[in-house]
Amino acid sequence: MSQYLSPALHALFVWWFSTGVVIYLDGLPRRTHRWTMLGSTLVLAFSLYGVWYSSGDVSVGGAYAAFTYGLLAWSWIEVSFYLGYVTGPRKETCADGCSGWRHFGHAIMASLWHELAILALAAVVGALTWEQPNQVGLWIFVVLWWMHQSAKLNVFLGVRNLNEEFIPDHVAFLKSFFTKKPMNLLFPFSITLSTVAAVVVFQRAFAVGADGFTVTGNMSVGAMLALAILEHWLLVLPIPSAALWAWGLRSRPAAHECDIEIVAGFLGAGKTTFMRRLLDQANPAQRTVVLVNDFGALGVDATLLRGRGAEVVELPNGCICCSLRKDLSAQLLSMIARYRPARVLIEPSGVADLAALLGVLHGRDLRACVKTLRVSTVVDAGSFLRDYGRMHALLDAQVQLAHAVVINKADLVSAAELRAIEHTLHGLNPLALVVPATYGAVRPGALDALAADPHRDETDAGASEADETAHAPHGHGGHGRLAEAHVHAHVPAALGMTSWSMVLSGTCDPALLDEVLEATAGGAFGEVERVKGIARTRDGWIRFDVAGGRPSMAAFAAREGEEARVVAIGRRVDQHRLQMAFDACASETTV
Ligand SMILES: Nc1nc2c(ncn2[C@@H]2O[C@H](COP(=O)(O)OP(=O)(O)OP(=O)(O)O)[C@@H](O)[C@H]2O)c(=O)[nH]1
Repeated sequence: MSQYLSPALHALFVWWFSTGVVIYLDGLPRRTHRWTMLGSTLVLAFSLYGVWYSSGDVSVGGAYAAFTYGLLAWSWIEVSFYLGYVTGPRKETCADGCSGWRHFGHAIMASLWHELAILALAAVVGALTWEQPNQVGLWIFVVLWWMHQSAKLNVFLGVRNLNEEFIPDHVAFLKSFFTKKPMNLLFPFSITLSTVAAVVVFQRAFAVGADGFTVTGNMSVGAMLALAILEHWLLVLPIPSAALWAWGLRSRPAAHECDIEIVAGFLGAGKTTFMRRLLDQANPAQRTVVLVNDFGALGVDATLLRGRGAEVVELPNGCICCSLRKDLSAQLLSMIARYRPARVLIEPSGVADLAALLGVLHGRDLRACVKTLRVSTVVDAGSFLRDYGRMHALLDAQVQLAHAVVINKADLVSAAELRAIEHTLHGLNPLALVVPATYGAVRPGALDALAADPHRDETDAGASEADETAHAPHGHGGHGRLAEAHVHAHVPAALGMTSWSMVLSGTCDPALLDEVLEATAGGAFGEVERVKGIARTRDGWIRFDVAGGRPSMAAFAAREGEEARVVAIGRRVDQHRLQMAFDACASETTV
């Protein structure tokens, strides 16, 4: 009996131990990876020699040796892939909307070099064992390749357990090719085919008259197939398989925690202005990263926030949530891994789905990185009462999800109007701190109470599946206000608005520009909610805006190589006429 059991136990141990070692080495600091890769390549050379050396040995020891060498050769494939050295030409996440053959094509490009390396190595192992009596090394390589392909396809098509905890941060982009669902149509075929193959191999081991080599070789290969089938089952059964390699995961550094502050608010309310204040008051010793997401192809906010001691990371075009959700989670993770910030300030676009953004931050991938979470919503005092009537769903969500509401542009309203706005906001969110501000400046110490309130509980509690369910009505545990607001908070993406942008060539005449801005605010080019831009004039750079229905211009300190540009956001915007109007502002062309 032991002649059958020993090879199976040997296969079990080598499979479990080598998998754990690869996971452990992956989790070590990045600086160790090149040494791991070098060591693994030396092991590969040694194991290829071993495969060749044992290929003529048909003793029981020869079968064990060939099996072990074949598996060691395969481990180079795993190490080089998960360390990120041999993956593919595409090293970025796939956007959420990408699907079908296009998505499949991206998945192939993400691991093309890896697949070609497997084929090349299989050819080398095949050549080394060509016409030799001991082919166990080749067989084990082929079995691992087959099961690896099958597992990859199944994870791509959809399984319950994606085992994402094993994917190191440096290849986190691979997660965008994983699909979570209970089962896929390929799975039964994979299992059936592999099980038939395992039965055939075991039959050869148990055949009457089989010698020691045949028994050991076939039991080893059969056991490896059986283990790979078990791994397949673990993809769909509700069993936490990660526990098997908990020791391997110990090398992973604890998630880097940071304080996250979201500055929300409608288009032009004064978010960027408020963020500039926050940055000016920030502790310079505290590394801060600012994440902006303009609703427009040519962003302006990042330009306005640079040069204030923080790293500014710009998410291109679009609403920060919905269309970018999976992408956003991966982008935030890689940003945190890259900068290891103490504080992250996020300015979503004025029409972003704030609830979905919170869903991403509460999600499994990011939860551990969120030390404290604060949402400050900025409202435009000059237009709030008018805006509330026509967009109450969006403003309700922004106010109800906030810990603090900043009534900005207090200079534009009377004391009575300010009180009416305050009253409305208290009614919408009785727990929020409501503070008036002018140009983002609140009275000293007004927000200090919030800084000490990490809302840790609400970040943790009941949020485990938030990322999967952020689009369905649901409540987060913990803080009642957020929990309740979240149920109603989702608003139609972008409220039917579109954005238009253009690069402004030449030097701009401020008088002509002022006329265009006045006309835009007056509705001459459609329902334009927001215009923002920077332009070069004869006397220097200016930034210009239409926000809350009011045009404005101010001096702007441009950086070297800055590009003059304008963005307009609204509904039924007459882009053609708007372009002509901005073109006409050019007083002369640059030399
Ligand atoms: N009168 C007045 N204008 C302000 C105040 N705060 C900001 N502004 C102006 O309002 C306009 C919009 O300000 P931003 O800070 O860019 O607004 P935003 O919310 O970041 O805009 P988007 O990112 O486009 O949504 C700019 O022209 C600011 O100078 C204020 O307190 N009073």
